Amino acid sequence: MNLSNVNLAKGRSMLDVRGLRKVYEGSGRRVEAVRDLTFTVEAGELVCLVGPSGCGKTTLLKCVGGLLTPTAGDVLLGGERVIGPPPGMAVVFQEYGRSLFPWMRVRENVELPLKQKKLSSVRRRELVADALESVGLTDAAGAYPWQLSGGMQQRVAIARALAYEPDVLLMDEPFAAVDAQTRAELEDLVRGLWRQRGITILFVTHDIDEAVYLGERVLILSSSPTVVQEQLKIDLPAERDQLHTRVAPRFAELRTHVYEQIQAAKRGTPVDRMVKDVSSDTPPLH
Ligand SMILES: Nc1ncnc2c1ncn2[C@@H]1O[C@H](COP(=O)(O)OP(=O)(O)OP(=O)(O)O)[C@@H](O)[C@H]1O
Repeated sequence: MNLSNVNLAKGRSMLDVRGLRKVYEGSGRRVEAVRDLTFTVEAGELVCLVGPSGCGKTTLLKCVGGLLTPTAGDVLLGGERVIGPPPGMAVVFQEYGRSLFPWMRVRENVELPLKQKKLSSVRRRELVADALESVGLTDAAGAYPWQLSGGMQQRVAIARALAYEPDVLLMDEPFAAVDAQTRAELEDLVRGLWRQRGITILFVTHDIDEAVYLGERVLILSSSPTVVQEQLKIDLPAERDQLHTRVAPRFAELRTHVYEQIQAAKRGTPVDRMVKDVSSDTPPLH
C-alpha cells in the first residue's frame, strides 16, 4: 500500500486503531498487555502517547507498525487493514545503536530502506542528501555510526525514516537514551520537521513534559491491561520553544493534568473505559 498518491488532506483519518487487544501467551505465562484501545490519528497530526511504565506502549506501537499481530481489533492505515509492516510507515526506535549498521557509512544506512522502493539511484541519492540536510548531518554522510555521538546517531535514524517519505512516522521513546540537552534539540528537530513536511507522527514517550511540549494531542494510557484513559488536546501555540513554552502557565496546567491522570492510572483508579475525545474542546482542568 502506498498512500503517497492518495489525497489525504489534513483533517482526514490516517490511522485508525479499533478495539485493539494484545495478549501474550507462552511458557505457561499469559499477559494481557493491551485490553481495548480505540483512537484515530488524523493526516498531518502529531500525537503523543504517554502512560505508566509497562502499560503496553511498545506493544501498541508494534501492533500499529504491523510487527505484531493483535489478539483482537484492527489497525487501519489510510483505510486499509495493517497485516504486516506497511510500506507507508517508518519507525524510529529508542536504541539507535542497534538500529544502524556499524559497517555502513551514514549515507548507506539512510539509503538502505530506499532500495526496497523502485527508485533510480539518482533519486535515492537526492532523498538521502535531502534527509541528511534536514537533520543537519550533511557533513557526516561519509562517517560510520560509531564515529558519531548518540544524538547524531539518532539524527541518522531520523534521516533514514524521513528519506523513506513515510505517510506515518512511529517513534518509540526515541530520545530516552540521550542527554537532556541533546534531547531538547532533537525534540525541536522533530517538531520542525513535522511542521515543514506535514508528516503524521505517533510519538510514544514516558516523559510527560515531552508529550505536552511536542504533541498537538496527548493520549493518556491506563496501566496494563491498557485502555485509553483520556485524549487531551494541547492548545499551546504552534510556535514552541524550549525556553518560553515550558514556563508558560498553560504548559504547567497541561502537564499537571497529565501527571495527575498517570498517577490515577498507577493507583488503578477506575477510569471510564470509553474514549473521551476532547480533540475539539478545551480540556477540563482541575
Ligand atoms: N514478548 C512478550 N511476551 C510476554 N509478555 C510481554 C512481551 N512483551 C511485553 N510483554 C508484557 O506486556 C506488558 C507491556 O509491555 P510493553 O513493553 O509494551 O510496555 P511499555 O509501556 O512499552 O513499557 P516501558 O514504558 O517500560 O517501556 C508488560 O507487562 C510486559 O511484561
